Amino acid sequence: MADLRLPTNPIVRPDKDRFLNEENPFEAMMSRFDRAAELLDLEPGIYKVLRSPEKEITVSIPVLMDNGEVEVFTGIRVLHNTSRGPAKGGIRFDMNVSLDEVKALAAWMTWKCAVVNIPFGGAKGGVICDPLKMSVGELERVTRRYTSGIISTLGPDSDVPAPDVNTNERVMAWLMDTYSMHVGHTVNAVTTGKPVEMGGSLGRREATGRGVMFTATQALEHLKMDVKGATVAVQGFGNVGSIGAQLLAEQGCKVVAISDRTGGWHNPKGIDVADAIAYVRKNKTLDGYGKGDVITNEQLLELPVDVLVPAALENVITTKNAKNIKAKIICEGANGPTTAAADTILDEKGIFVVPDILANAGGVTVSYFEWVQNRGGYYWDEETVNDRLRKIMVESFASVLKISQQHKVNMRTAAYMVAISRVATVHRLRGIYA
Ligand SMILES: NC(=O)C1=CN([C@@H]2O[C@H](COP(=O)(O)OP(=O)(O)OC[C@H]3O[C@@H](n4cnc5c(N)ncnc54)[C@H](OP(=O)(O)O)[C@@H]3O)[C@@H](O)[C@H]2O)C=CC1
Ligand SMILES: O=C(O)CCC(=O)C(=O)O
Repeated sequence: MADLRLPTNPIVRPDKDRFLNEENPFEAMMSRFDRAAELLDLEPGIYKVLRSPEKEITVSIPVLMDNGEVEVFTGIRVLHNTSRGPAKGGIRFDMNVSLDEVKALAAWMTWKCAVVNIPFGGAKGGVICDPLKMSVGELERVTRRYTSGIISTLGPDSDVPAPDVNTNERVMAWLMDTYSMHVGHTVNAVTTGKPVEMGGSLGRREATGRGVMFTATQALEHLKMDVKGATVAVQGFGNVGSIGAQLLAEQGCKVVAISDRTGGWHNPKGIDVADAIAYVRKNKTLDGYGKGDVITNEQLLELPVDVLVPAALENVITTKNAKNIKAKIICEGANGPTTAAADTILDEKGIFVVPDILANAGGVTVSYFEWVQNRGGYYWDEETVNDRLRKIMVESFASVLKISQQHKVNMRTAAYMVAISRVATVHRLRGIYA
């Protein structure tokens, strides 16, 4: 086949000093992107296309609160790249949501979908709010008004949201209902991570944690470490962390530490994860759990374990604590838990990192299965979903590992190389920069 690439010119990087702000997630994403782009000898035209999000939407969300006052929230949706298919990515409700964060998360979605080779582009959304302080009615009104605000981008062929931090199946049901009311008929493929009763896929709720389990066990096997008895510490005990911990325990790993926003618990003899999940279901948080020693989230990250799973928020492993990390493997359940500057320290320490865009791609993979089932109107059993997920995660781990060995780079750079080259190939074929 003819080489469709333009002649290469040196890539111009206007912002070489972007490490100045280590914790800016967009900068963190871009510096990994730059390194992989350089190794791939990416042509400048495509480099410029891929570093700029396609669309950024910011909307005001006026909402009547339960106390009778009107509050105005800010909502954001960013579409990073749609060359490979509809934009895909979750929506988070959090006080720390910012445009730079959503831009980074949207780009990570582009790379994530490409790493596991599913036909989606990348997007992300967020509303700046504190859902823990809001009633169910207030959350529903925020969700519906946010959906109306970004309605022009939404659609099964254009932009398909999903749950992320502090959003869940119920939020996706409201979003789907609001969109369907706007277009005049039921469109369940407009979002994924819905309740199973209204077109959600079996296995989606567990999919991200299941993907973490598959990639962590692949990493253990690659390093010739026993899965049975491998010690695991998990930061974050929400959807990804609690299910990831439970599935790793089912494989025979010993989960010795867990945490949430209220702090953590350490028990060298092993924590009964099912019991901790039941506690959180009843009490909302791990506060007062009591089956082990109290530790802070910071201490949890520095425990001498075989596998560390950060599964809460960004920027928890930085230049400040990377040198103290003792885990042999870090399997990134969260998006962006490690800053770009910390990567170098982890490399020097010989820690094997399964990067976020690979480790947590199980969720979007089963979201893809959900979208396929919605559009086909034919639903799969849970075993089929989980088998197909396992195949994709194991194959994706192997293809990233192969590039990492061929190019003598770490798994993160290799994952970006796999992803960027897949997205770039489509741009070349489509001739977008012609
Ligand atoms: N859900 C999904 O399918 C996917 C999620 N991800 C990523 O995984 C991460 C977790 O998402 P998810 O599990 O869905 O979110 P959830 O909202 O279900 O859970 C988040 C967890 O993180 C904890 N947490 C929040 N803030 C802190 C903090 N400052 N220190 C320690 N723990 C904290 C929360 O504690 P508390 O309960 O006390 O608030 C909660 O246990 C995010 O980075 C998300 O983007 C990635 C791919 C897919
Ligand atoms: O399931 C999806 O569509 C996206 C989930 C998500 O937001 C993520 O992988 O970070």
